[in-house]
Amino acid sequence: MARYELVKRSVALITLTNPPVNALSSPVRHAIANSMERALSDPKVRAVVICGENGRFCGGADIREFAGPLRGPPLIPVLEAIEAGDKPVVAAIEGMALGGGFELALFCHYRIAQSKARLGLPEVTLGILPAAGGTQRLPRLIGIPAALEMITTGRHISAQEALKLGIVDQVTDQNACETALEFALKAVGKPLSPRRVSTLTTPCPPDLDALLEAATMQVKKKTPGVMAPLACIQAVRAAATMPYSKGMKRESELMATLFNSGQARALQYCFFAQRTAGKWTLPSGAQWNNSKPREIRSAAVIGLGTMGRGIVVSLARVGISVIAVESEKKLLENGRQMVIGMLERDAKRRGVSASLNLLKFTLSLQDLKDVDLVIEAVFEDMALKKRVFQELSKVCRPGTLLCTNTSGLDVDALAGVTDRPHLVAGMHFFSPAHVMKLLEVVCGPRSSSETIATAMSLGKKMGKVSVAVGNCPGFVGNRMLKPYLDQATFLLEEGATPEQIDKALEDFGFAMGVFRMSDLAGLDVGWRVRKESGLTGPDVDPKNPPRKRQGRRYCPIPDMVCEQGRFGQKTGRGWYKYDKPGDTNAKPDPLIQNLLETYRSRYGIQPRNISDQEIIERCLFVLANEGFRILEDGMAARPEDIDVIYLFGYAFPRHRGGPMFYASMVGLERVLERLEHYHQAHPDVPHLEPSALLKKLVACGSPPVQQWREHIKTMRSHL
Ligand SMILES: CCCCCCCCCCCCC/C=C/C(=O)SCCNC(=O)CCNC(=O)[C@H](O)C(C)(C)COP(=O)(O)OP(=O)(O)OC[C@H]1O[C@@H](n2cnc3c(N)ncnc32)[C@H](O)[C@@H]1OP(=O)(O)O
Repeated sequence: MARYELVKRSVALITLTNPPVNALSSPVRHAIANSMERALSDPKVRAVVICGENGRFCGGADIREFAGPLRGPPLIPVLEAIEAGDKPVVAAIEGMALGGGFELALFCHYRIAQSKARLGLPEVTLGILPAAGGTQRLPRLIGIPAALEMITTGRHISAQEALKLGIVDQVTDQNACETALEFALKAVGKPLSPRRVSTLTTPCPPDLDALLEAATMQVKKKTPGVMAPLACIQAVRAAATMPYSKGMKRESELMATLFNSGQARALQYCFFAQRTAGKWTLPSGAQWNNSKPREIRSAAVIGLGTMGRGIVVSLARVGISVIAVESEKKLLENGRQMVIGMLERDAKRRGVSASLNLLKFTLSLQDLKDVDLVIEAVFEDMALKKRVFQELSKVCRPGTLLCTNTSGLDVDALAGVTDRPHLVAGMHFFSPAHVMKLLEVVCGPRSSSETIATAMSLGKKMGKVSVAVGNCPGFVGNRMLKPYLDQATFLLEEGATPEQIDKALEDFGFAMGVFRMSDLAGLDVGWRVRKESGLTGPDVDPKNPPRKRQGRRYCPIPDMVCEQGRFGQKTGRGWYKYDKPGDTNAKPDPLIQNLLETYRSRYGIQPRNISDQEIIERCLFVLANEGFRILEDGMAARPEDIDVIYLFGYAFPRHRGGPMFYASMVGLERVLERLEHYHQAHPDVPHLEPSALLKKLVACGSPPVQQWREHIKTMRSHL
């Protein structure tokens, strides 16, 4: 786990060898301790260099070890032996020095970084803090404000920034290890005391309290209810106000409060879930590591509405040439201007030049005959999409992949009108497509493994988190959204207000409650979908009871809101009122209150007090229940996939882990019991009926979420 060599006859080179990121697992900690002991006791050794194999210094503590009992030598004493030694130790940082890896470097007397290396303390994103001295040593080295920013955000910085801040002593374009070996020899004989960070005094700003208070306010606003950033601030305060040894004690006390918390478990689960989602698998046995994606050099996007424009930008900024197609000259010109503006702003922000030369705009599908892949992003209308796919099938060369950005229509029905159903898949982007990280890759029954591999890999290239899902109405994300939205409106009928429901969800951790979010997204879209599916509007049979559709409970309040022209922020009125159209400051609207009161009295509904707990349970347990059904139906392969979709596509609070992880944290037995209770109270809401998988998992003793797939295996996968 670490290689020890004597080089240049007098330098001990310790190379961490724990691929892929040289994490500080128990054997690595052992090996570092042994190697340091050997180096310090060997009279031939005059200096030490520590580096990592395969151009990666160290990705930090082994996060997988956090889930079990702590074994092996504790990290801090291992690192303290490095600093205390009487021979200069140089960290040679290539690739990355993150978390415990960065802290390892901070215990060395000198640090040399390769110019492409990244450094940072991302522990806060895992619900913990840099507890191997990071919170005490970084402030001593670079001062409180800069250390506070790095520690509370977990931001990775470049080698150049690290040099500027005084974290590293030298940046090199050459091999960092070679440079460090030379550097180490020159350091021999120089006094080591000033190089021991633990002996430095933290430069303390006069306005320390105000600074820490401002940081506290900032993290409370940005990540309400999240514990780790607040603990980080307290630890940094200790670095400013306590001697080093006391500060270290405070750091470990604060770590103890976080280490076994539900938030830490959730955030660490999210880290691995995101990586698990990339490992897709199809019933044919094809999967991420045995299917070769095609290289996509050119693409076309059909439709330059909001989604189409975002997709064009996402493709062009990673170097793919794009032909953008519209049906009318005016729409094309409008789309062209908007895309160019978006690309220019994006390039300016990233300090690069806009790749406008990759773009071509056209009114003719004939221009698409040679592209590698097409993404259709026209209006959400099956007949229109079918016409487009038929035409593409005629125009594009036989190998071109044909993808649709539909948010829920049948991908296989589109495949069926083409001459190449195996080359058809869904690529469901989320709005705005150039910003949102999620991509649902929809696998139709006839999509080939190469098609899925290509869509997944293209998503990754565009910086998206791609998740493979099955082909069912709404796929995974939007399918789950429906019962969640239904519960929110049923709660309105029963006596809650939009403000109360939003507040309960925001206190839970959502940045915006369901009604504020709906106002932002626009209420007319859902209204149109409900009209088209015959749930509201003139097609509804007048003999239908007003609050029932297809034998199920139906809440017409959202339709009534839309009938008043209240479409959300864009019209200045929706579930809330706004000072003017486009304004974002939502204010409770007495007119909505009146509407609810009139509605309830018309249908003889006696409003009741509804607790926040009921709001959370009904909205979130029903969401997870639909997730269980999706797993049962084989439309998602694993609970991690569902959670990743909700984290990246629907802003589910990360410190809660996602709807499936949250259900497991609450306890599946409790979720089952509450769903049974609510279903009994509302038998006309089938979504509240506990799913078979939930019952099966409870019967199996409620295994942790990572083990659910064992119980799903027997069910049929449709991916
Ligand atoms: C009462 C109790 C008291 C408790 C007291 C507790 C005491 C404990 C003291 C310990 C103090 C330690 C303090 C230090 C803490 C840490 O260091 S936490 C870890 C901090 N590091 C990170 O957060 C880095 C995480 N990794 C990454 O960001 C990226 O992986 C990367 C390093 C930037 C590389 O990215 P990329 O090249 O894109 O590869 P990936 O696909 O992301 O990863 C490849 C595989 O490696 C796995 N992996 C990565 N990092 C780690 C890690 N730190 N530990 C374990 N595994 C890691 C990743 O999962 C991938 O695996 P596979 O999916 O299996 O391929």
